[in-house]
Amino acid sequence: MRDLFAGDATRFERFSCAADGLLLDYSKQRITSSAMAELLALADEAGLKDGIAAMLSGEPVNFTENRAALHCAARMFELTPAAARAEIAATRKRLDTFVARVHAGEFVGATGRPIRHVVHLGIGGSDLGPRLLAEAFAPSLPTRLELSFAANVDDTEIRAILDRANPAETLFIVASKSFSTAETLFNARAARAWLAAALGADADLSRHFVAISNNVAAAAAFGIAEDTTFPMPEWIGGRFSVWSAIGLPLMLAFGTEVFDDFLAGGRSMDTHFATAPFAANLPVIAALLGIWNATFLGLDGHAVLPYSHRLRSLPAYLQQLEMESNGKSVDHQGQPVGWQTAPIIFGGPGTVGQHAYHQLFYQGTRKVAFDFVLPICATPSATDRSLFGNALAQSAALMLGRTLDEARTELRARGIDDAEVERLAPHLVCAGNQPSTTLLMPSVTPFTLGQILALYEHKVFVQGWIWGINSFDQYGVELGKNMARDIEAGSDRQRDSSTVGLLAAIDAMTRKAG
Ligand SMILES: O=P(O)(O)OC[C@H]1O[C@](O)(CO)[C@@H](O)[C@@H]1O
Repeated sequence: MRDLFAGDATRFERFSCAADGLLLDYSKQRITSSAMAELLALADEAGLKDGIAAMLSGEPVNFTENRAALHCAARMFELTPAAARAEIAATRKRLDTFVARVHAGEFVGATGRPIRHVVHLGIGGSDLGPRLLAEAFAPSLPTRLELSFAANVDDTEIRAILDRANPAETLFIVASKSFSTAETLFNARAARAWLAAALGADADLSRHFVAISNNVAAAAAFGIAEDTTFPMPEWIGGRFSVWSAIGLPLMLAFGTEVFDDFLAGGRSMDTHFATAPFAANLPVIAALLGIWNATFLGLDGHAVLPYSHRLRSLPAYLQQLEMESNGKSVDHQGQPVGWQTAPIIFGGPGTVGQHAYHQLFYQGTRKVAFDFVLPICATPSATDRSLFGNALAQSAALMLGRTLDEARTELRARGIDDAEVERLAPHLVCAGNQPSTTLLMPSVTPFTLGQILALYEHKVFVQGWIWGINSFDQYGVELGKNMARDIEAGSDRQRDSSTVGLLAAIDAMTRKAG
């Protein structure tokens, strides 16, 4: 890349793309004009235009489960079927009424106290989106009530929330598309027991529960009232569901108008995705670069590095979105695809990671690609400037590296003698040539969050389409879930000697401790 930059003063202009206030700089990717042209040809050859039309029109692009993937309808994108949008609008109307009643103090707990604390219980796609957005919005938007999240089956998480909550004023949202996820139901039961202990078994505990689910019957069986059960359509996947009723905690905490801004951001990315030519289409370019890195260059990892504490949960959100969607290896016919698909996604707030795992990026033996995500506010503070500086320095240093000669020069400048320079210089060499994309977004707002989450969703769809896999099922996850159920139930189905040995050891340790 040093050579590519040295030989082309216009590389940034040629390999960056702006749309809707966002800027995607991919000049630090290991691509040339001809590689980009080939990738765009690949998108055409794979029939991507038809793929996009199929997804938007509600065709069963989730071909194993024979379902549509209409998350764009949840943000009211006009090219999606009117019936799907009407279904979303009907639920939204009920949500708006419910939120207004909570805010007005009309919807009250069992003892007549207003709701001041909302605890969202969900996991995976029923947790990561609202959690990310709540963290992103909280520093700049007024909150109407306290909002907490519990996902883990380890009750340390929910205990810490319950210990500081007032039962009479707490509302639990049980968010589960299937309403059968063990972790979420465990936490919901823990919440119910806590409420019963505090308010009395005779108290109307249904005044403290709301359900968001596709399995309305299971929510009713749990004891959640019909008027506080909000449906989630089957055609919206869990990891694509933040736009649906799953956004209720955000509406309660920040207001429905804030959620509308978020939806508007997603919708504006939908319009861009559906109409911009592929060569100037941010999700398509991001997807093609990901394919280039994972499939053609064979890179194993993809680090998501937000330079904003408010976006600290973006890597976790994208981990589920990308790895659960495109962590697949067979095509429509069930045949092995024969190429690498999704890389391992990881990351964290950029400036924190710099002092932890970036060392491997500079001098390790494995190769990784990066997304630097950088919100730019109109009047940056000194800290904001430091964040920009760090992000740009990291992407440049990873790309340029440090040659042996440069290492020698640096050491000599420190007054080190020649023998010591020769001994140390190889240890300072950084290979460079590490590919990155930098995404600039104007500030962290509900609208810009909507844009970037929709951008990544479309990227995932494009990649899945070109790789020829189903981005919308998750059968792999089921295997582990079933095995956990068997182990908990004491069944010895498929028991290997390691599991048998560990179970015996756990048994002995618990008996000893008991
Ligand atoms: O919303 P549910 O049905 O509780 O599922 C939670 C998560 O579990 C998964 O099914 C994987 O275990 C995800 O796809 C989903 O987002």
